[in-house]
Amino acid sequence: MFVSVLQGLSRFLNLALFPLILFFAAWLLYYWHPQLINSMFIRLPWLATISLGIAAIISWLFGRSRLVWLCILLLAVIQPNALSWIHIDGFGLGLHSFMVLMFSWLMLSKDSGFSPRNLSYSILTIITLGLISVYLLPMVSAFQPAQQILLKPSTSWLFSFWPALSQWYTATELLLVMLSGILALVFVIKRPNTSQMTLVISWLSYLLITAYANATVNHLVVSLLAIIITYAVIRDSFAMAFKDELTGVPSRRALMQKVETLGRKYTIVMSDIDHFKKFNDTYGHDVGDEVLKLVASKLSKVTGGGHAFRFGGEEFVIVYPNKIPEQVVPHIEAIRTIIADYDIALRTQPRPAKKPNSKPQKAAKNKIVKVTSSFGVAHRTKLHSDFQSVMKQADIALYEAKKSGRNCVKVAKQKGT
Ligand SMILES: Nc1nc2c(ncn2[C@@H]2O[C@H](COP(=O)(O)OP(=O)(O)OP(=O)(O)O)[C@@H](O)[C@H]2O)c(=O)[nH]1
Repeated sequence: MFVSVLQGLSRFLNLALFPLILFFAAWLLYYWHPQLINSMFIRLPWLATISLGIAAIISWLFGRSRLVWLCILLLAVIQPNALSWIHIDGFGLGLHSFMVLMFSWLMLSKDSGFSPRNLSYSILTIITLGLISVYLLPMVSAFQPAQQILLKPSTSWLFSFWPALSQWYTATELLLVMLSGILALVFVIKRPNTSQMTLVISWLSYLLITAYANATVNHLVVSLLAIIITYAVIRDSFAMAFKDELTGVPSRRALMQKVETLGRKYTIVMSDIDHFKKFNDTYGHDVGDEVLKLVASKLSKVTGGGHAFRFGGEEFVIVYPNKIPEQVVPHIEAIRTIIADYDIALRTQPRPAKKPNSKPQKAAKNKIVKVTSSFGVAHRTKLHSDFQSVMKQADIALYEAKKSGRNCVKVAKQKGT
């Protein structure tokens, strides 16, 4: 549990690195040259709106409906007098709560697209959140027992710890902000992806700009958020195109791109998990998937300058630019041993026997199993000068490894240099 929280947070920080650098650079610029930023937004008053429009179109083209809604929300924040609306008593409570509820809904939901059905569902949700913010929450805030039992106990400690908060939030708003903060944290840990990172950063920025900012900072932050939204969409799409969805290692498409960069000297290693069909049949496809992920993660840490790719199924390819097989084999032997020695703890039950009369298999709960892999190595020569024929040689060597009893490394017998 603790480890997965740390992993989620570190992945989030990794994803948030570009936005954080961008914000830091903008803050430095604003700190040293506020007049530069001010005059930029005076001369180009539509800059933030145009950036948001571009971000919304890109998000829409790539099917990121949550980010399109986010752009629309941010568009509301940069409207003239938006900040003062948010602080108007009564109506202000409704608007602020609505924004916080909208951010929470976006963090909770998935990119469902804009089919007529999903669009109607989203509009209905937005109207419901609006009604809750404008009618229900003010009623709850005014209701004495709710104040005594819920609002005061949950927020008074924070108001006394940080008195300035009372200038920005009512008790109801603060409770909503706290709840959506917990939600943001949970989703950062559970779903650390770029869209989620963008939503959380936008939510934090919204809280900051509504508390502190003036119109210029407001426009600056929203323009930066538009850049971050565009970055998130492009980064996600790049990952989808070039990373294997199951294992997270670069995909076959990425391999083909890598091939373009290879010079005249390189070595290819083909790797295949041994008896994987039997493994799947015994423990089920889901457990097979977990094992694939594990093998992929080991292969991606191969030493000696190799780059691992998932070629398809249970086959992986490792590319060694500027290396000959003699330089590569010790590293492949090392990774082969690491995979073969790894104890895989199974937490699932084995599949029920296919034949009705056959003996039920023993429960595999907490059972330790092992998998092995075979490897075929080949390099570019004058005779095998194009990638496909080097792959063919590596495949022949892999077949030799399988024939020799598996869990071993074989180098192709290639003529010429
Ligand atoms: N769980 C899982 N299994 C996969 C995936 N892709 C391919 N496989 C399985 O991998 C198995 C490959 O089996 P075979 O090619 O017959 O080879 P093998 O059983 O590994 O035997 P050898 O290669 O001869 O050692 C098949 O059962 C496929 O269903 C995947 O993404 N997930």
